[in-house]
Amino acid sequence: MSSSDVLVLAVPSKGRLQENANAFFARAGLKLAQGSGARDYRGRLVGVPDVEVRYLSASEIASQLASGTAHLGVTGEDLIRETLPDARGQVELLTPLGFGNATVVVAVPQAWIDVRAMGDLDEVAALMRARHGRRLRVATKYVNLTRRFFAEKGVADYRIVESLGATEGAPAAGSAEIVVDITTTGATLRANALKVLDDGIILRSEANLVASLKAAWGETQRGALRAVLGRIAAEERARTTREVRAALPEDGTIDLATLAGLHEAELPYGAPRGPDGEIVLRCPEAAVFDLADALVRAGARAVSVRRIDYAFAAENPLAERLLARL
Ligand SMILES: Nc1ncnc2c1ncn2[C@@H]1O[C@H](COP(=O)(O)OP(=O)(O)OP(=O)(O)O)[C@@H](O)[C@H]1O
Ligand SMILES: O=P(O)(O)OC[C@H]1O[C@H](OP(=O)(O)OP(=O)(O)O)[C@H](O)[C@@H]1O
Repeated sequence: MSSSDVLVLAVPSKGRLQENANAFFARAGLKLAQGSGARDYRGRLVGVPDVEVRYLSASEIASQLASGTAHLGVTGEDLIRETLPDARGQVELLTPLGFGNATVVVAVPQAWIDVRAMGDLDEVAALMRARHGRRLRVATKYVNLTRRFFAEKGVADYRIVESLGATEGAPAAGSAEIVVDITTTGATLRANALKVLDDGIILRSEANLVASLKAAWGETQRGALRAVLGRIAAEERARTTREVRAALPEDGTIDLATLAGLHEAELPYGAPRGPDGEIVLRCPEAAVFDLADALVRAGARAVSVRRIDYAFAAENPLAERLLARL
């Protein structure tokens, strides 16, 4: 098979997203099989044909989705927004993954007591010019996110100092006055005596499953996409819902459709045919007790609730959403 005829799935090879990404695929029944060499950065998905797994850094994944070298990938939304000038037109964020949470923020020295909001930065910038004859310097690796955000906030008189690491140290080192960086616990900002501006939150980011709109989507890749996203959707549907089984009353008078509608429930296998059959519903986790109570009140003789591993369905909403855009 020529490698141009496969779906390329890019997964983080290192760093903080790697372990969680592997766990996410494993939950969806997608087992990654890495090539045999320790330095082999390609692999496959066990039991799912036409997929090539590529192990890359989170930032490389964003670039490959942008160029269309990769079809699907797991990476941080911050890297997508930073790397892709037109994220909407280039990729589809299929689903947030619940890990890799971090916030991109504008932070200034805590010693700047009167500086609390983005609007205060203009004044600081004017002072900088008057006193030191130069512009306010912002250290960051998020050059594009910073430019866009500062423009939205009407802050224009600044200069970006591109930083490749230890960004929060820039003010103390004297290479910039303020920073734009990612924070999770806030510990690094505190350790560097920096504070986040009140309206200085640029983006709340988490890892996402992302699809490239620029990649070559032939029939083979579309088939592989349906297989991969079908499993992911089945796991997500199962994780966020519960299966509720009830023994119908002898007289069979429960108005199931109304009851299901009231409790966000579905009847995945349809209504039972006989009067005293077993009925299977599925509802969001939070609706379980109300639904069970309602079934009992309506005469159900027994109700049981269980977690399920996978809930496959004829429709494949993740895949359909993407295919509609290709
Ligand atoms: N506390 C955090 N600090 C930095 N990144 C975080 C944090 N929490 C989650 N992330 C996510 O992890 C991504 C960075 O992951 P990682 O360091 O593995 O990638 P990378 O930028 O590709 O690595 P490299 O800088 O070596 O190329 C961030 O862009 C963000 O989406
Ligand atoms: O708010 P906190 O929980 O303190 O986390 C934020 C810090 O973590 C990351 O750096 P890391 O030390 O991982 O190194 P990196 O720059 O290589 O990502 C990030 O760049 C911040 O500096």
